[in-house]
Amino acid sequence: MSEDSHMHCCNDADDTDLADLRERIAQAVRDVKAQTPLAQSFTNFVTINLVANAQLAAGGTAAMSFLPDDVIDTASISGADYINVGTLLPFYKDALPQIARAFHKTGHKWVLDPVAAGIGKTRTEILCAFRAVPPTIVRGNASEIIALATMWGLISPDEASRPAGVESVDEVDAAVEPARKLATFLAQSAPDGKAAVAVSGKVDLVTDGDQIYRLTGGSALMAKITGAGCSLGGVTATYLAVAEPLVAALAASLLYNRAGEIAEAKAEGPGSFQVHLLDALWNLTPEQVAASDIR
Ligand SMILES: Nc1ncnc2c1ncn2[C@@H]1O[C@H](COP(=O)(O)OP(=O)(O)O)[C@@H](O)[C@H]1O
Ligand SMILES: Cc1ncsc1CCOP(=O)(O)O
Ligand SMILES: [Mg+2]
Repeated sequence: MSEDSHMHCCNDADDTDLADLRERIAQAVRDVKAQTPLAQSFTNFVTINLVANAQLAAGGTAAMSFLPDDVIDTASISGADYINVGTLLPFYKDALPQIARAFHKTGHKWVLDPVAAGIGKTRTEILCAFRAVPPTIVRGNASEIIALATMWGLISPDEASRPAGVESVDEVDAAVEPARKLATFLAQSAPDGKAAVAVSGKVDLVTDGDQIYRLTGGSALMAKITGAGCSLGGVTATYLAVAEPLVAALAASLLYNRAGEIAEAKAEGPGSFQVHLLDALWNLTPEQVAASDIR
């Protein structure tokens, strides 16, 4: 086979895979709009309202809770859960590992947003406890993904950077290997062997441990409102309620990028940007989301 025909062959296979992936992304967006799935959240106090509103705008429903018995009971009617460690209270140190153990026992799917990973003894203890009972998807910025992969012993500390609060100090490309290793680790623990990691930034990266996808677009204004990342995590859980992890992570990240672009074109600043972002999450069609640039 000539080099040219070989390349042509591979491109055909890639095109078929990508077309199939786009159809599954469109179906996830459609299913959320049709089924209004509940994704329950245990999330920070700063952005809790935006998380719920974004889940509703994407077509799902929201329920926020913090008490282990309530969270565990509600999980039986929730398609997937979302845990975000942005703000902490003393009781979380026991409550969050207890909740994660219950999810693990029943095979309940959940998304972790390791906000500010690497900062503070309590947050580190909680995140380390999740290693034995891991989530289905981890979604965070590059610094958080690198910090989590380091504390779980998946990359060596010299590959890591310093923790940076809730904002990233790392480029998404610095998180490629940490994200891939994290996704492989999550998949090994998943009942069906399926998991994903989503790294957000100027360009987003999504991986199932095997394939790596880069998603362009969005808006710099997303970093000028609080909760773009948290609400993306919540919407990822909404999609996880109806789709497999890779498809859920891709669908949510693509929806956010397209919504960010539409909101930026209409906004006069961060305040109106947030309003337009919610409207765009609501108005985008499955076909628009699935037609996005995927590399
Ligand atoms: N500079 C940027 N340009 C375009 N989109 C961005 C930019 N920064 C963040 N985003 C988008 O904002 C959303 C939240 O990402 P990010 O700000 O990295 O999360 P976090 O708030 O957790 O740090 C994602 O959809 C991401 O693609
Ligand atoms: C400001 C802040 N402080 C603790 S949690 C939080 C929100 C972080 O939101 P995001 O990660 O979506 O920017
Ligand atoms: Mg964040």
